[in-house]
Amino acid sequence: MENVNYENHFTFAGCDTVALAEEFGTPLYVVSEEMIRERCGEIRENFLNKYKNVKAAYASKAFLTMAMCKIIESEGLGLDVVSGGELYTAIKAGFPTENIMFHGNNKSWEELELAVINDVGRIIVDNIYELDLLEEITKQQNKKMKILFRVTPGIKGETHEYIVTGQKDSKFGIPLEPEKINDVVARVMDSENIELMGFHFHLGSQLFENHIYKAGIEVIAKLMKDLKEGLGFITKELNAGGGFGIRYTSEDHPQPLHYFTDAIMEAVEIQCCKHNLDLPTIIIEPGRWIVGEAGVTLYTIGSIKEIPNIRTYASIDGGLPDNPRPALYKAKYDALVANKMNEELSTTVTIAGKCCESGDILIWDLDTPPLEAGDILAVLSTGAYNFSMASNYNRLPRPAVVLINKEHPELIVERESYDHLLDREIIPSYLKK
Ligand SMILES: Cc1ncc(COP(=O)(O)O)c(C=O)c1O
Ligand SMILES: N[C@@H](CCCC[NH3+])C(=O)O
Repeated sequence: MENVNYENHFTFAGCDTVALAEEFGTPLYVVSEEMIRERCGEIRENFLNKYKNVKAAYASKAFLTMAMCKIIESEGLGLDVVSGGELYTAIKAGFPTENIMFHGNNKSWEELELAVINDVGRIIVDNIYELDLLEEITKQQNKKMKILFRVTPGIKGETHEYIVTGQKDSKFGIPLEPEKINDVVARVMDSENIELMGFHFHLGSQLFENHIYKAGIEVIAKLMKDLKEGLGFITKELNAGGGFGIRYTSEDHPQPLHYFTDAIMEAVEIQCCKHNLDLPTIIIEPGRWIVGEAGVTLYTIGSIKEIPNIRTYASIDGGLPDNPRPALYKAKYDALVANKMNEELSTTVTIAGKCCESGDILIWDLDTPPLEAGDILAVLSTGAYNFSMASNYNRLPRPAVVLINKEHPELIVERESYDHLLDREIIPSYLKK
């Protein structure tokens, strides 16, 4: 079997995961640089080099560290950030700010100011409140910023209800009611400090269907036509968001990138031809698709509780704080017992986290070899939205992150210590006695 070495250990990106667990401790996020670069290569081959006038950015909310910024920069992709913290990380990593797109539905004055001062390439303006702030900041800073408006196309993707974003009833984006959108476009056309380049929509995350992207393009093309005819506004850029789904378990049937991008490009051509519009620059911004399958998390099995005729719980040394997705979205994961790859999957266990929460179950009914304390569990496809969504609930220190490049593991985020947990705390002097 592939990914198994002579010691019958699970290997990931060419490294023995049991040895990684020993060297770096558990829980441990392990990320393969080669797998990330392969996905970036696929974006170049099937999108950037295949079509004219296209761009791609990595949605950094999926997984962001300074090392990741360096990888994305060297792959020639832009970066989508969604907060001052993500922007700051990118700036500190030296990411070229002209290739950064700044998203978010409630950007603060400080966040926008940071973006303006650092000449971020595009601000994706979500609402009128933000536009007002940006007008003031750009005037104060004497800068001209390029923006896209995020609009809500009124299309609902088929995914968990917490990660759909394109439907009418969404907190994101400017509704596509003709008067509202006309007013706001007319307003920025007159602005000295803001240049509207076009529009952005994002339909949701972990999507497997391309027809909704086509439907989104259809809606935006109609908007482009109306704005051209009504206001003489020419849309130069159209950002179709991210959302391309990946494989977590055998229930997922992900599509190759070109399944989405070819559909998007075909729809753009058809719609622009139909409405007699020039082709805008098309931008995509996948996050999960680039990094999700490039990560695994290693845990050590501790207590095992067998409830006869009901179920067996095997508890790990992490759980909800390092992976909240099962609790939040009922997300399903697959896992392997890394030190027993040659053994038959003769038993079924439920993998429980160590949090004081009954809902802290990582995987229900996983087939495994007979388990014992000390076994190493490797949970697959944890590269996206695990490290980035981790918390310190129950005061569990967050795991370290190891990046593997050419079979060489390198620590890129240290494990949190108990002292880190106390870093920001102050005991008021009157309580110190
Ligand atoms: C605006 C925007 N762009 C891109 C993404 C990336 O999504 P995904 O990781 O599903 O590709 C998201 C998250 O869903 C988003 O909100
Ligand atoms: N955090 C979500 C994805 C959100 C995407 C951002 N809009 C997940 O883990 O699936």
